[in-house]
Amino acid sequence: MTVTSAPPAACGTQNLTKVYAPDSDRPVVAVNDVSVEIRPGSFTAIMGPSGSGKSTLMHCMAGLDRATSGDAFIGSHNLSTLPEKQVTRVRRDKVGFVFQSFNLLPTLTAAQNIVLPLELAGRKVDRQLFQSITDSLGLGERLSHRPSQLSGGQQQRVAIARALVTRPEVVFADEPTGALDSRTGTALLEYLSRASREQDQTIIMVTHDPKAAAYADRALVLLDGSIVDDVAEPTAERMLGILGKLG
Ligand SMILES: Nc1ncnc2c1ncn2[C@@H]1O[C@H](COP(=O)(O)OP(=O)(O)OP(=O)(O)O)[C@@H](O)[C@H]1O
Repeated sequence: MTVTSAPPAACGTQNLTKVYAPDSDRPVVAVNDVSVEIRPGSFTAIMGPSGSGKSTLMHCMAGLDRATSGDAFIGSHNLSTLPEKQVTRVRRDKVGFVFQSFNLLPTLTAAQNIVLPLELAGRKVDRQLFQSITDSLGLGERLSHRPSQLSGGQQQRVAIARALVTRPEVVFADEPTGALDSRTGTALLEYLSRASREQDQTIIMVTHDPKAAAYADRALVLLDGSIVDDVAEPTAERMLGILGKLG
């Protein structure tokens, strides 16, 4: 008899709790005893009302913030017990971030900014991937411009391309379409969805937008720091209904 076990999770948490200002007279329990496994190659949306703990959970899962108690995993690495230096290494080797801050280098062109992480790591640029990402994000015409010659939305797209060009195993995206026009936002969501299906990248995205969540194959709903719903194949209507009931 062959016993097949589930493949190890790409990342996840076990009884993770994050308390801000724990020693004050007003501690804030931002994430409350969350245990979740994220399957490799899946695309997960994290939704919930403002202040429900979405960003905090994602930051702890990504190793950008430490849990107060419990564990956060990237693959087999337990970020809660690893020394900071090794957490940084796991992040660098396995994780990509699509956040709203750009941090582009002003003296480099858009193209040079995008490939910088690869050059710093001494890795080759995959020209086909570079082309596919920059085409998806509509950056083709802008690649030789410096950040100061780009609009805010274009700068954000350059930062997104930079996060994806290393083809990270796990991509964390915090409201990635927030500052994009709807056409570019849709192109980015389609790219992320394809990256999970075709390249086995694991995508975790915080979003307020039920239409964006519909690109994911799973949606976790947070309320007061706890997961209150776990929806397979979310649709915009379903998510709107669930969020509506939460107020
Ligand atoms: N650095 C901090 N110090 C103290 N409290 C914090 C800190 N960061 C977040 N919080 C609190 O933790 C709770 C969860 O915040 P978090 O930003 O994770 O929520 P969110 O669901 O991402 O919210 P939003 O949708 O508004 O971005 C909130 O009550 C927030 O006020």
